[in-house]
Amino acid sequence: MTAIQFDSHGVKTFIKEHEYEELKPQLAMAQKLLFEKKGAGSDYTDWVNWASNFDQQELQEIQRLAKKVQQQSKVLVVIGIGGSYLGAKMALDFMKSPWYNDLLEDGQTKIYFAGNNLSAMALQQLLRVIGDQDFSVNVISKSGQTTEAALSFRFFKQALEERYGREGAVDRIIATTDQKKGTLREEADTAGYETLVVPDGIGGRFSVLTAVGLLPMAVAGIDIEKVLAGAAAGEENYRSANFSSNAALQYAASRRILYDKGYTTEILASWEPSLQYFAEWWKQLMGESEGKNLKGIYPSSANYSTDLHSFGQYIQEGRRDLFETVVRVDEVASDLDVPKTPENSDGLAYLEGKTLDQVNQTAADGVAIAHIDGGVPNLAVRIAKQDERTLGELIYFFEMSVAISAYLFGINPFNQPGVEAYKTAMFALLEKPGYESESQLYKERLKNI
Ligand SMILES: O=P(O)(O)OC[C@H]1O[C@](O)(CO)[C@@H](O)[C@@H]1O
Repeated sequence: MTAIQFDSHGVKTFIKEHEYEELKPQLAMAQKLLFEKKGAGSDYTDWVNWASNFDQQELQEIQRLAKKVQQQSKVLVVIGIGGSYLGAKMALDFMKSPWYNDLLEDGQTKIYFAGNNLSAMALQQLLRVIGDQDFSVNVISKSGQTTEAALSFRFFKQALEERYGREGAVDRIIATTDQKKGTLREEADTAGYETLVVPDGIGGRFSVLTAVGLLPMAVAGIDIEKVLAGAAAGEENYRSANFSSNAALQYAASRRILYDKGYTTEILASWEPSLQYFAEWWKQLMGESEGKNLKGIYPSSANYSTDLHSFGQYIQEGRRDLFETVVRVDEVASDLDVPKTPENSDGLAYLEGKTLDQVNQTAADGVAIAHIDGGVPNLAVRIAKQDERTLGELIYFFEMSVAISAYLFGINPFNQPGVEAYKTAMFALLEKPGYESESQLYKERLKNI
């Protein structure tokens, strides 16, 4: 049973059947490399069977800590950047709501995200939002030394210590980090924080189904066992199935063929605001995995229908190097009938008798046709509903697709050497110890840009 239907009807006029045929041997090879752990970066492929082998003790520990946070605090601040926050945020929105914090039932814990920027304003505003509510902190960093997260943690630690004293603060901190190494691990061990582990064999952007994403999800009351079961089902569906019954391979193949025809930007679009962060998570997954060696599809996103009224014009008539992958949700959790009015002063009587979701779905169908006619290939990933199982499988689907896709490009999907460039420049300009020789150089450069 699969929770995902991959629909390539919208690329029929752009991709010929024989083009899929020709790619099949390479796809099969990439699939073999990934699952036999023989491809580039294979040390970072533990995610492929992570959910199906999930350690029960780890699960209990995550649940114990989630309960502790729920009992202790009205607010959990999740500090992390990139893969150390996007997965949790996307899961929260997908399973609960972008307005999760405003829709809580009595006694539930609010969740805010910090450490994903360096903005003084954002940090001060969040501290004001927390106000005098009891709070706990989950600081997440695989490397343990990412500046944004580490610096933010310093501020929240100070706020905790001012409120609860040193010991009280320690009792409200959970550090999710490497098992053995890194600054955060050392600090956690010395101070005595509760800790959870980011496994060695899973990179940040593939870590949503480790403690990184699972603890915040559990605090929000999401059934993490069901999410894991969904990912395990994904493994079963895509691991060894051949092309004709393997949606992940079909998606990877479609993207690659389109790329070779000049469609070098992919828009991940959805019609549900609760999927906006799904696209943010996906952008990191795709961009950091594939964008190397001057290759790769540029990942972008659109939220419909709002973006049709902003850059929809570009999608329809701008440069023809775009294709779209639309995540379509077939059944919304609850629908609304369009209200009936006797006077029809707004001219919307033609929508009476329909539900709001029917209007949404029809708009999605119409936009697909318009975009295809405008020269934008249109792929769809259809899910029946937004539940835990589907979320787990969707995560697996995109993770596997991008790994296959990168192998087709001859790229290591699991490293991110390019992100070091900005860090070197920033550290040199901030005069971080160890960057003395670059410091002067970058300061000179700054004068000339
Ligand atoms: O968990 P960490 O080590 O703080 O890293 C956060 C993010 O930063 C990156 O390492 C890029 O610098 C991402 O790959 C990662 O998801």
